[in-house]
Amino acid sequence: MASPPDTSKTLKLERYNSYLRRLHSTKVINASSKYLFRAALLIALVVILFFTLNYPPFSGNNPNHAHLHHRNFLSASLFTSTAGGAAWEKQVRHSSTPKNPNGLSVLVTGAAGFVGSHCSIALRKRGDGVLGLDNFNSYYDPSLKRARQNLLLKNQVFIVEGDLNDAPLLTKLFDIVPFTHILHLAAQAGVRYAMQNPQSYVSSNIAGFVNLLEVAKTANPQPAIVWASSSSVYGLNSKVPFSESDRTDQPASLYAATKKAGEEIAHTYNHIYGLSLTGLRFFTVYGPWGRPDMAYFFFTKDILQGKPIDVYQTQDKKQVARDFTYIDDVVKGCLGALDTAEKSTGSGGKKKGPAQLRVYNLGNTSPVPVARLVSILEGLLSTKAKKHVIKMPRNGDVPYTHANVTLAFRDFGIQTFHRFSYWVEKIC
Ligand SMILES: O=C(O)[C@H]1O[C@H](OP(=O)(O)OP(=O)(O)OC[C@H]2O[C@@H](n3ccc(=O)[nH]c3=O)[C@H](O)[C@@H]2O)[C@H](O)[C@@H](O)[C@@H]1O
Repeated sequence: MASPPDTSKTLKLERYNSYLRRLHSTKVINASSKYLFRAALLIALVVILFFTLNYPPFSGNNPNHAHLHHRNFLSASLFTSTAGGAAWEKQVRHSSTPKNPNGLSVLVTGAAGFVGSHCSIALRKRGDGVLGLDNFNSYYDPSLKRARQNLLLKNQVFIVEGDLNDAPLLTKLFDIVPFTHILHLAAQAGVRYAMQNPQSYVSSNIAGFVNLLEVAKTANPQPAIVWASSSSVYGLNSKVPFSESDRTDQPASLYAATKKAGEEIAHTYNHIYGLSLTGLRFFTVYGPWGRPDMAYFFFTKDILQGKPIDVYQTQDKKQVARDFTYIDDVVKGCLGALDTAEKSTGSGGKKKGPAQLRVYNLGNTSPVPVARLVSILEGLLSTKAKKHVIKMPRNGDVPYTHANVTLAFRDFGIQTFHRFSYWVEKIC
């Protein structure tokens, strides 16, 4: 994805920017994939720092603070035209039409989100038609979503502003466009926030998903659907690495429970209506244009501002770890799932035969302790963190995640994922 606007607000940023410029000027970026990756990660850091320094205070524990400081630096009128009008329909059609004659026509829900924006651009770049849908809610600062929307517009992806629960809107979109696929990424994310606002998880992750499936089942042709589940469905599973066949009946958070419910709901719609459904269990995705409610993002901001950070330990004082997964690898997985999805078999709300039903892990397969993440950030920022090491509160977190990705590699033809340690060794 393209770099965001001006990032030169501090000495540290200038250092990274000048490093990037040096890399560009000496054409090191093109020299090898090693340096390409390194540059991408530096850009990632610069983007994180840009938003860290330029966005309103955000507490990982209080995501709702974001909307108190809501600041739309881009006028909404730049992006929206009246839903249902001729100009609007033209934009919807244009955006959804593949440039490649064999391309897909994909409705991407959550297109202004972190994973949604990356996938939309990747699909459009290879010639697929992409229409975005996003409700621009204020779980975190919507101006970040507007900035991603701006980037998508530059890549000829139009985002319809609307909610998953708006059945007439979804029906209208399917009346206008015979989508071949839905990439369903819209969701209420965040594990810990579920204790503060449980209903938002039910509304987006359950009611919204069912609404989308109801519309998809009656569409003619029925689209194939790829959607975002989560590593959190493994909950208190202690068998590592986590495999798709492991038990997922012990969710530790309401968030996880709604994603698990989504997997069961997918089974039902596949069984009754012949919808082709593929669930992808994402493992703590990180990278440029990432979510400010995630630990790597608000740790960075707090370290730079000299504020203390909570570093969790397990109840028996062991390290908490996550299988942090780089965004490009998740995009690879999403596109692989779309490309290998078989057609739905039903039509007009009636099943005509058995349809594909799949679930895959998309994780890095090398868990990193949170304490290690913090020391990496300290190195990159040349600033010592004020670490407050505490026992993980009982608020939905799990002690560790670790993906077995054999199935995704086999079925999507993936050779390798970026190793977290790789970029650490190269940059630090
Ligand atoms: O992969 C997933 O299933 C989930 O990954 C993330 O959830 P999480 O892994 O909890 O990511 P972060 O909130 O960024 O936390 C990363 C690590 O930092 C730890 N942490 C978090 C917050 C904090 O103050 N201190 C702290 O040590 C967490 O326990 C966790 O081990 C996303 O937020 C979820 O939406 C997603 O579904």
